[in-house]
Amino acid sequence: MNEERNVRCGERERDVASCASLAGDENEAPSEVLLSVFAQHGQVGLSFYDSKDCTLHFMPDTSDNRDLTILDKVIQEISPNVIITSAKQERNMAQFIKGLGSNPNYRQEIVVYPSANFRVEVSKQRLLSAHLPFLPSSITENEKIPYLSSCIPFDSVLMLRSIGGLLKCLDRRRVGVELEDSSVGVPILQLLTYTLNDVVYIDRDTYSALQIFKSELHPSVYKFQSGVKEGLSLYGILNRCRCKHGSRLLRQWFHRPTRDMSVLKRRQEVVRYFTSPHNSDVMNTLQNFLRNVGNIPTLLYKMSVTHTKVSDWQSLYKTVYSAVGIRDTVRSLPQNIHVFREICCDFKDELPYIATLISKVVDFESSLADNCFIVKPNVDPAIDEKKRTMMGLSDFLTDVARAEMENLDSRFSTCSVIYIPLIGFLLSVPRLPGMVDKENFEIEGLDFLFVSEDRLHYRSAKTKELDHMLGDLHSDIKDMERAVMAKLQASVLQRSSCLYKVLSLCAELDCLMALAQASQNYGYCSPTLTQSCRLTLHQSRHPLLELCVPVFVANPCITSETEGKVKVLTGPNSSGKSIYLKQVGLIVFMALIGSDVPAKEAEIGLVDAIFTRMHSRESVSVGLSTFMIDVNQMSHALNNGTGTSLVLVDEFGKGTNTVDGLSLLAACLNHWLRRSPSECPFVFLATNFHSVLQLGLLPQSPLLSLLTLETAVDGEELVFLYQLKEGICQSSYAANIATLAGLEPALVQRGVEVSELYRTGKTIKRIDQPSGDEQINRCKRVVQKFLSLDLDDLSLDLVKFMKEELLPIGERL
Ligand SMILES: Nc1ncnc2c1ncn2[C@@H]1O[C@H](COP(=O)(O)OP(=O)(O)OP(=O)(O)O)[C@@H](O)[C@H]1O
Repeated sequence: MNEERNVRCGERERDVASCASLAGDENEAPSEVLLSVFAQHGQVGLSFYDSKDCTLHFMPDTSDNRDLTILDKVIQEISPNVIITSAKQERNMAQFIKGLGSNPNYRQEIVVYPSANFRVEVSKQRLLSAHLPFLPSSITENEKIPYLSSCIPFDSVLMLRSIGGLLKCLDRRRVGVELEDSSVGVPILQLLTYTLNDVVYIDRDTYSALQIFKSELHPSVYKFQSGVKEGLSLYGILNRCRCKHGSRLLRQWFHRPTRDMSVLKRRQEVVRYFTSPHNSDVMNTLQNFLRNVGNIPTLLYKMSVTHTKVSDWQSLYKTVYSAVGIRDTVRSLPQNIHVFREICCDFKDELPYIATLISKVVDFESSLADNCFIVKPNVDPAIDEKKRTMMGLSDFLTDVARAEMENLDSRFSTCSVIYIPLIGFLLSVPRLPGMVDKENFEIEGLDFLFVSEDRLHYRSAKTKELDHMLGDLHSDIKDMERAVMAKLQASVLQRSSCLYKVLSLCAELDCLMALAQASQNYGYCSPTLTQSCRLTLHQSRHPLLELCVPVFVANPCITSETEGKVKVLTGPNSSGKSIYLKQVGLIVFMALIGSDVPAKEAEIGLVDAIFTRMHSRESVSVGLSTFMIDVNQMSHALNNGTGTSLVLVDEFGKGTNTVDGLSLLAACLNHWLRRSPSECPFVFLATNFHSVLQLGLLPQSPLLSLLTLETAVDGEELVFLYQLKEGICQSSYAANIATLAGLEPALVQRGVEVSELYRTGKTIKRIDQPSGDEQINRCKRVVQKFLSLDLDDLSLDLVKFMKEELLPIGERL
């Protein structure tokens, strides 16, 4: 019986994606993320393995709600290829997994193992027998559990049980070591805690509506497989990272905006330091070092499965050397800045030690020339001795050849003795003119081996003796050099925690300098962050649109804890309502990742979630109607939005009958406005339903603030000023906008007429039916036709008369 049950979704896409990742960087192992989950009694524990850096991440048991939103957030963030779970599940977990399987937006393979694989003792046993190269070499079997329990909280039982399933799957699939010998286990190079504490909730729709990420297919046909590139997006404009891990960490920050003030302050202080023009030189120096920081996880992975190439040693050497350079540069920077202090402390003397060790042991010049690992002299006396013998071999062999010549067939005037690695010593003589067939090659006392380039090669008694004495010289040297490399690898692997620390601090520094550089280039300001419910922006801008238009009109935003928390924005189409909403959302988001923001001044309260009801997702992909998606998004905001959430609503209700849409919109706004100020979220709502205000459907409340965007009419033309002001938009200016958009004037005119008649309650006459006068004229013409008929005429064809003369008139009646 197959105990692994699979639900495969999106197989083809995943294959393409894995090919793409292979094509993208041949140095990198194909990346796979396997997530194992175990949920029970409202708690969820999970662990996942990322083959990119051979890291096992674990999330200590955490309370989750019935919909498992935390689990959903984790899946959204880490995008696992495989989800592993137990066959014995609580109902909500089973439903969640079932939902994943049937949702075309999720592309994971779901693997279900029998529950025995998730037992605590089984998990511990699997951990003990896992391939953990970072463990100190001196550790005994009995010491392993106490050691591991200091890295992993064993009291998080669900998490521990999830590890059992995860290790089982890793072992079965031999992730990352598929092509290795079965004795090589899947390496786990580090254990890391994964937390979602203080993470601000932002769903996928919001990321896409605010254009935080935007992937586009690369237009080049040559990039068919790996051709996904970042389009115009917030991530795209802020990512100025110099090393790959910097970009990755920045992406992670984007996925995990935080309310943790200490984390944000730590980032802000570094960004502020580097935005100062006095510090641009030091920033350049550090960025140059960062360019050389290589892919440490891949290097360590290769070392753990013994695959290191000369270029890998070079890359590691450069990385360590640059890390030492970064530490030395940072030493002269203010040590009251947390990150600088940490770099100075954590870039330990182990780094220069590793650099020295590599430079002392690896002979880069010869290694590159021979494309194999060559050890420098004075590392191992035995290797030096063998190499010396090898060097002296040519003189020695000349002497041997001379001696061999004396015993050789007199037809030969020359001979030589050569050494071919793996074959051994051979006597080589020129091929004589008479030597055509194999039989002619035979010489007494010699064993013929092969002919090459008109020379014949033999084994003689002497060469056999030499083989016996010196024959394994070359392979001996290679074996000994490989042993030195293995020692060097082990020594580096034991310092892997230091190297990971270097990687993480370098990536952090890289991200912060990237944010500082963007701030300098685009003229951002450092926001004042506060825990209170306040949002004050002066001259704020949309970070993406301001790069695309010649003049961007900056606007304010003022909201206090008790006033103006619900802002209703009306304005003609294209007056800038959506842009303003997104601008507020993006600025708040930027503050939550520690970035500076596009404004002159900003005070931003740390929100706990950003909800949006903006453009609709592709209804085909989720199997819901557009209106249904709109209502879903709105209900999500209504049910989950707290007093510190930000809710952005653009044109809610327009997907259904106008009156019903308007009523729903008014009901939602009333729902928020009825809440106490501390429970009412920050709502920014743009609508074209002007009647919601004109008909007085909303209550009087200090929480409500009405805003519009200024426009001016210049003759027939409508001019957009994009300036925010208090008030209500009185006209939609739909006719002017339609003319601007190039609609036929006659159509626009008719639209204006109908709109006027509707507004004033008059009858709207159809123009696709003839007027009364016209109808009377037609009737007259029919009568005339009948009167002109001569019914006595025998040649009269009444059918033809009806068809050709009468009916065409009648049809138009
Ligand atoms: N503050 C601004 N400064 C300069 N140009 C702006 C500004 N705001 C908006 N625009 C321009 O106006 C265009 C339309 O803006 P937007 O989509 O926000 O209008 P809207 O009022 O939401 O329209 P609709 O109601 O039709 O959705 C933008 O694409 C941009 O070119």
